[in-house]
Parts: sequence; C-alpha cells; structure tokens
Amino acid sequence: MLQKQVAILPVPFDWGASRRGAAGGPQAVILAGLEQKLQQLGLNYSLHREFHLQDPPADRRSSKRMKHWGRVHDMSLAVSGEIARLVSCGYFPLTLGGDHSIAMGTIAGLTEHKQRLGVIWIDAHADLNTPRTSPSGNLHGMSLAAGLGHGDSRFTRLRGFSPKLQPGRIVLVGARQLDEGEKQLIRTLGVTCFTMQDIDRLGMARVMEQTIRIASNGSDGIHVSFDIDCIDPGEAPGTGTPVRGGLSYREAHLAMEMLAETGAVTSADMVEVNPLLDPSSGTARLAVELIGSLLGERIL
Ligand SMILES: NC(=[NH2+])NCCC[C@H](N)C(=O)O
Ligand SMILES: [Mn+2]
Ligand SMILES: [Mn+2]
Repeated sequence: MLQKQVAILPVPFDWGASRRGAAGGPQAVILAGLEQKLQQLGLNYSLHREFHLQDPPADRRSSKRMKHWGRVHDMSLAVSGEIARLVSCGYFPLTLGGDHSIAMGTIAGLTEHKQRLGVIWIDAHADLNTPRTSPSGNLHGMSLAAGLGHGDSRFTRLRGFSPKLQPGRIVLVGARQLDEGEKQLIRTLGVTCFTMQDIDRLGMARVMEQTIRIASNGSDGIHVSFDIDCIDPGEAPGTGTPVRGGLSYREAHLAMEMLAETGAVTSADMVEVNPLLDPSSGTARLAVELIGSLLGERIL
C-alpha cells in the first residue's frame, strides 16, 4: 500500500496539441470520481486546486515547427516548479493533464530530485519527435525526447540541466504509431519499446515484468506517464489522437496492477483525456479506474 500522501495536480492545458479540449481533462477526471476512488482506497491525498496556470498563458510566441512554444514553455516552468516542491515535501505527485506536453514539466520537476528516474511511457505514440522530425509541430509529440535531451534547448534545458533521463531506464509500452524520426531515435538511443505487436506476442504480463525490471534497474524512483490513447479507441474514444489496435480494458488494468505491486512507483501523469470528445464521460471514468489500480486497488 502506498505510504506517501498523493498530491493531485490538475494542469488544464492543451496548447501542446492541435485539438483543443484536453484542458478540460483534470476537471472531467475529478468529476468522474477521482477523490471518491482515493477515499475508498483509504489513501491520504490533497487536491492542489490553488495551483494556477496563467489563463491564457502570457507568452504567445509560436512557430511552425513548435506550435505555441511560448505557452508550453510558461506551463512547463510552472509545472516543474510545483512538482519539484511536491517531491521535496515527500508527496507522490499525480498530475492530471492536459495534453502530454505537461510531462515536460513533470519530468523536469521530478528529476531535479531524482537523477536516476525510471520512466514508463504508456502511449500509442512515442512522443520522441524533435522540432526537426515532427510532422505536426505539436509539442505533446516531443515531451519524452525533451527529457532525454533531444529538441529545442528551451525545453531540454528546463530548470537548467540536460539530459534529465537516461535511455536505459526508459520503457515505452503500447506504441503503434511512430514517426520516422522517432523510430531512429529509439534505435540510436537504445530506448526499450514494447509495441502492440510485442504485447500480442508475449502477453501483457511478460511485457510488464520486463518493463518493470528495466525501469527500476538502479533507479531512484519510477514515473508512470499514462496517455489514455494507449487504450483501444473502442474503449477510450475521448482523446485527441486516437489510434486503432490499442490495449484492451484488462491489459491496461493488468499493467497498472502490476506496477502497484512493485511498490516502486513514485509519481504518475494521466493525460490526454478530452471531455469534448467524451460526451458520456466513459473515458474519464476509465481514467479514474486505472488510477485506482495504479494506486493499489485489487480485485481480491
Ligand atoms: N501525446 C500525444 N498524443 N502525442 C501524439 C503525437 C502524434 C505525432 N507523433 C506528432 O508528433 O504529432
Ligand atoms: Mn503521448
Ligand atoms: Mn498518445
């Protein structure tokens, strides 16, 4: 059982994506019963509503290869500062996105204290583009690359240091839509990537055993960055960049349950829930359930 107090950090931000709406994600996940879930589990938690992004973010600079980078940069600085503070106070930060660019902030804040952080990136995508390789210019597709020191220095050097992560402790799970530059970066860096095909062949249990072994090897913590688009769109349609052929409901829960059993997870992001695309709130409710499993909910 989780010993630390969970600090829920809502980050209502979607300038890193081409579709608006993920900014409503934190509110949707909270309305779908996140607090009740944590109470059921008997967890200590605090909801940090007092954390505010400037609305609208002040710096409106943008370019074709890095859309709205001024706003993303403002957000990343604010989130990283708050995450660094929460870690130094001994919390388990649970960050609610927002699009996946918010992970630039969480990773920068976490690694200020944890220099050997393992990261498990559960996502249909790799988010390993750089401004050079990105087909879209959307920063939510560049957040993991930035943590590894690849991309524009305003993002790779957030809080003044780079790289923040070591490729040998990074594992991607659920990938099925990779851009050419991302495939190359995965190969040259030696990042482990369990694609959907690996999950089909090996089964989720074996994939997660290996994932956990790699991410925890010599690490001082494990961060789980969970992009809800990892799940099959039939189950989780409420997200901006859905891709067919994703994780089943049970595969996703099994991954979270196995992560909980390790007791080694020290922080998490839940991102890309878009309530504008989720009229029945089913995707937000699924996010709540999965957070429950990650924080120790068990069937028996
Ligand atoms: N966090 C996400 N949903 N990322 C989607 C990224 C899609 C595509 N690879 C891009 O760079 O634009
Ligand atoms: Mn993502
Ligand atoms: Mn994704």
